[in-house]
Amino acid sequence: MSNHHSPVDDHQVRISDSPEIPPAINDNWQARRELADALRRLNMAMLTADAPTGQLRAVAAVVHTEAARIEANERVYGRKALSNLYTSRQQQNPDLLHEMSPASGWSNAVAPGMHIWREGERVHARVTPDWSHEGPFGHLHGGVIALLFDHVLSIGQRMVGSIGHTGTLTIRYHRPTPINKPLRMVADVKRIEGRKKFMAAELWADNACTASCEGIFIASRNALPPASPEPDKADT
Ligand SMILES: CCCCCCCC/C=C\CCCCCCCC(=O)SCCNC(=O)CCNC(=O)[C@H](O)C(C)(C)COP(=O)(O)OP(=O)(O)OC[C@H]1O[C@@H](n2cnc3c(N)ncnc32)[C@H](O)[C@@H]1OP(=O)(O)O
Repeated sequence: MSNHHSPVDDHQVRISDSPEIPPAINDNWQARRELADALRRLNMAMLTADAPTGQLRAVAAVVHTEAARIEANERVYGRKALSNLYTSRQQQNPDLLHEMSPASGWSNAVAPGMHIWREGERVHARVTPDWSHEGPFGHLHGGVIALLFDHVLSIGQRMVGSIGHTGTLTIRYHRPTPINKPLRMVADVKRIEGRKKFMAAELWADNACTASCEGIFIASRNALPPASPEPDKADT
């Protein structure tokens, strides 16, 4: 991330206080979520259907044509550039990380669409990985589990300051994690030493903890104060 010393991005990362995914900030971002859902459906269809070759090629051609329509618009690469564009137009920024993250982004088709919220001194998350995240037969890929942990812990840092880089993640995989059912995560801050935040999280399926994680996150030298649990309108 070329802009990782900018405090702007940190300010825009808020932790929801609701277990429900908030509505999109406007119709354009609602439409992005709808397109991401459609793309996930297409991917799932391809992965799970015994489709004939000709049909697969025909759909690929249609998708390329439709992608070209969207590509013809002005291009804006990355959250920072998009944030700057909206600011220059005096438009409201959505929570770009929550919309675009590869781990949780509601508007990013490669993300499993996680929701993270705060309750007291912990963050919780809910996510339902599917066949597109399969590792061992019928179970969740361990690298996807690492992604989910990294993201939940990263966001959890906002309870006690700014988001720092992941320094070290240590994961213990206790038992295979199922796919196609809602998973729950919970994370908290264990202690802070200087710029280091020691975080921990668990991943739960039904009544079993399938994996647990400890993470050390290193705050920037010009770190920000803790986030308010209430969205701070002045930050948008
Ligand atoms: C800088 C802040 C920017 C934050 C991010 C931008 C915010 C944007 C907002 C929202 C976006 C959120 C998006 C979600 C992000 C998901 C998380 C990721 O994917 S992050 C990508 C994966 N991680 C990396 O690529 C790190 C690569 N490594 C580095 O950049 C450096 O090595 C870094 C920053 C980790 C440490 O560099 P040093 O120069 O700041 O650290 P030194 O001064 O050497 O050490 C400070 C203390 O930390 C310990 N330390 C250093 N590295 C450590 C490590 N890897 N593990 C554990 N401890 C470490 C040291 O021992 C030292 O401890 P002692 O003060 O002596 O007690």
